[in-house]
Amino acid sequence: MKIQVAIDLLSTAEALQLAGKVAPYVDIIELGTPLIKAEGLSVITAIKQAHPDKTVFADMKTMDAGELEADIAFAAGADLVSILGAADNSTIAGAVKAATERGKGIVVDLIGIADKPARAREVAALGVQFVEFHAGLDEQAQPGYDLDVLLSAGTASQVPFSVAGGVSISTIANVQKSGAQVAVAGGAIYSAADPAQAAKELQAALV
Ligand SMILES: O=C([C@H](O)CO)[C@H](O)[C@H](O)COP(=O)(O)O
Repeated sequence: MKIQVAIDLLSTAEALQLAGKVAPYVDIIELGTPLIKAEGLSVITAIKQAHPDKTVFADMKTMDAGELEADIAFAAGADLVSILGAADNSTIAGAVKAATERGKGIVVDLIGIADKPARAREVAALGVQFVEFHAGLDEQAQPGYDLDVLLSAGTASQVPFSVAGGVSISTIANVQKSGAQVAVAGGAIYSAADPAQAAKELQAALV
């Protein structure tokens, strides 16, 4: 299983600093949606230039104009771009077209989708690289939130998937057991007193 660090900070300088600390322990560096909104596409270019050996994920969460939005993120240096599962299939297909032309990949984010396994199977058929079973920060803050529900849904989908929703050192073993290809960790790394140590411990917890 790969580890993806989600950088939900708000400046390119902070993102570069964090990425520099944790890069040895992660496979994928994600530029979070708030970061891209705050800094623009230039943050993607800055991170890719600093870490050309890493897969750079632009969390665009695109809902429309899939081909155009994916293409501008790829042109900026992204290797993977997220499109929302709630988007029309034509939006996802357009983004897949842009990815295919550039030899890159699309990830569909299932945030807010009620029947995630069913939608995962539909979008997998459109040629996306993998599907993200995602509970966002606001959903995680609600009483009763349970990561295991997300993991069970991912396993049931029977398609390649990642998991994002408060993954931490105490849950990463269960994420791996669920069959996920990628564990996404944001707050567990960027909010840690020692982000490099936190990322190292997540990596060490993999079997
Ligand atoms: O995608 C995310 C969220 O929508 C804000 O951009 C997070 O990066 C994702 O949820 C992972 O972060 P944690 O839940 O803090 O691990």
